[in-house]
Amino acid sequence: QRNAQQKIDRVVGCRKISLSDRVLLPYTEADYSGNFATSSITPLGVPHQMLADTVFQGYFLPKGATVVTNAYGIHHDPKIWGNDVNEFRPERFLSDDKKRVIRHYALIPFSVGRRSCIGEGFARDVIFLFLASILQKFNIKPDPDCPIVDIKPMSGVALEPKPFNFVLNLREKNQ
Ligand code: HEM
Repeated sequence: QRNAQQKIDRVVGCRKISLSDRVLLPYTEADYSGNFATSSITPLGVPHQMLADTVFQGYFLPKGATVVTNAYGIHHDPKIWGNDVNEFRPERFLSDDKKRVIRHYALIPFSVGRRSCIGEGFARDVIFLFLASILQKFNIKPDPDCPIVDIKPMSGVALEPKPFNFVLNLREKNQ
């Protein structure tokens, strides 16, 4: 939160945030990339059907078989992400100099290939504007009356957290 806010203060100041700021605000994008990975809001892809017999990485997939991407499994695989896979660590998605966002090959919240999510660009734009605008104006803190948030998701087609409270404080300049 702090890193993203410092960058927003420097690059945007008080004016309204626009999509052209995205490339200049890598921490904000890295934050929601980290969220995509740890939360895996769409844990499974849409079922697809094999058009032909195929051998993929040693597995035989017969024509007509239904295949479903397990994005949750990929996003929580320690062989890909290391042993701290369940930790929210947005720096994974930043270059060493912290100036660029890295699109990690295994971060696939919108799936990949010809039938990947058609709304990806729109969704990324909206999430960026929403998150950056909130961080610009507010500090986000846990609710002091109920500070422990159970982040284990409720299962469903899309994963969502159990209801929780948080506090938004209007930011004073540079705080
Ligand atoms: C955070 C937001 C979103 C996530 C994580 C998401 C994720 C996904 C995933 C995983 C798929 C399955 C891709 C596959 O079958 O391999 C999908 C498909 C699709 N999504 Fe999204 N989506 C999001 C937002 C949107 C929005 C905003 C729209 C429309 C404006 C949209 C429209 C579609 C459509 C039409 C498909 C089917 C594409 C096809 O079968 O060719 N999605 N999405």
